[in-house]
Amino acid sequence: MTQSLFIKNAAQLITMAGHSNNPAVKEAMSELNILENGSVFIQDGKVVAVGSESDLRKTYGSRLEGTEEIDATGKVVTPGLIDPHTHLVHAGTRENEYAMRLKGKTYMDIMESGGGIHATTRATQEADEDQLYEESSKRLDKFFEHGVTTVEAKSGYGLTLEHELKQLRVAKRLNETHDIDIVSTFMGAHAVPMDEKENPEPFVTRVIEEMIPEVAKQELATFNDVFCERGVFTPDQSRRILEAGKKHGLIPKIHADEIEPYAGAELAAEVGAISADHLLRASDEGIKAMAEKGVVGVLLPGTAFFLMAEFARARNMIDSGVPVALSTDANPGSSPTISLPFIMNLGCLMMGMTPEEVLTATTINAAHAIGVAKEAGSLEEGKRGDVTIWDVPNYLVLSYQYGMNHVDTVVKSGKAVVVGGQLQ
Ligand SMILES: N=CN[C@@H](CCC(=O)O)C(=O)O
Ligand SMILES: [Zn+2]
Repeated sequence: MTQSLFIKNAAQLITMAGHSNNPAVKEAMSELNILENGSVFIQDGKVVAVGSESDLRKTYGSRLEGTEEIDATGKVVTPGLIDPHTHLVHAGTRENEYAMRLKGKTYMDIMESGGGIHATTRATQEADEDQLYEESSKRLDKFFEHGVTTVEAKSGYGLTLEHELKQLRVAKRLNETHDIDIVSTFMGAHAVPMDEKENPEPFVTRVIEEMIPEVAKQELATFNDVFCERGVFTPDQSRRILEAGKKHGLIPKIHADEIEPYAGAELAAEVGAISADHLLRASDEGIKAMAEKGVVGVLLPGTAFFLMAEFARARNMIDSGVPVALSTDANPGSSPTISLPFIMNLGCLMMGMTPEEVLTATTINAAHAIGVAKEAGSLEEGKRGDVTIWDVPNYLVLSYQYGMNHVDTVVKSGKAVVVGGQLQ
């Protein structure tokens, strides 16, 4: 039996239509393509059409009979948000390090002395798949409650073949069992194991010769990511790791220029990465190179906020033609949040983005950052019926009121998974 849903009377129906082939850049990042008093008709999990209620009833008459309806009077309807950079699958929390940072220790100091990513790696290595599954599944529920219908999820807290595969298998199982969609990234090169810090080359070789081929063979990831940062992986090591991934069909992504300028943005352009992420300290040349190659800049202002660091130069990037996306960077160390709406607030208040740009950056451009723009990120015929209904009278309120959750209803592939703010 066909399952259909008709969402009607939206004060503003933000479709984000027109950017499925290429991400929106410059002024196009402000084109939301809004229908006032709009409706959307979803059948069998896919968008059939958007338009006025009368037009849709005229066109689809009998197909709309018996259809479940949601009245969005006085509310804003958007595509389900997309979070293109998370460290979803991990064990434990690191509030002790937060307390240390508040007393003056830096993120890198903590990592170099065996905490940080190493602390979460130890906890994740010790956890079994069921524990990781349970912890991560709860996080996915919270993503739903905050209007997110697709997330990217990285490995990188395993650092051995066995434990990296374990994290990726958990992401796969979550994708199969949880209603949310997950796109997986292998990130074996997230940190050099503590006992190999003085001589990282054997670890780099294991990532290249052992982990990448096995992850690709088991089809556990779409992307290959590396933390290119002074004291972690050099640009040369990062290049070798990303090129090795390409040979096995894994598309490059990169954690670039987060703490120090390190030519990460330049490297992203050179290797043809789909995205370069963080970019707090990206150079002018790196930004220019990314714009020329169409590399999506995934900005993570929650990380700058939480690490009390300088924010990425979003305004400069957008004006230079970089397609910009926004993400939570959800992880236990540098950004312990799943609230993409709060990230929208930060995008406006701390990085000079406009309310229109932050919506583009969390929908269609985020979809491009993880290669799903043909299926998600806008409300257009044939795309997934992923919709978020916000209890606000117009979209400006979304990035104006902060620290509040305005989600009313979330529809995932045509099914209501959050109703009245409550997970179903
Ligand atoms: N910078 C590297 N990786 C993560 C942080 C991971 C952690 O601290 O556990 C990030 O994107 O911020
Ligand atoms: Zn990250």
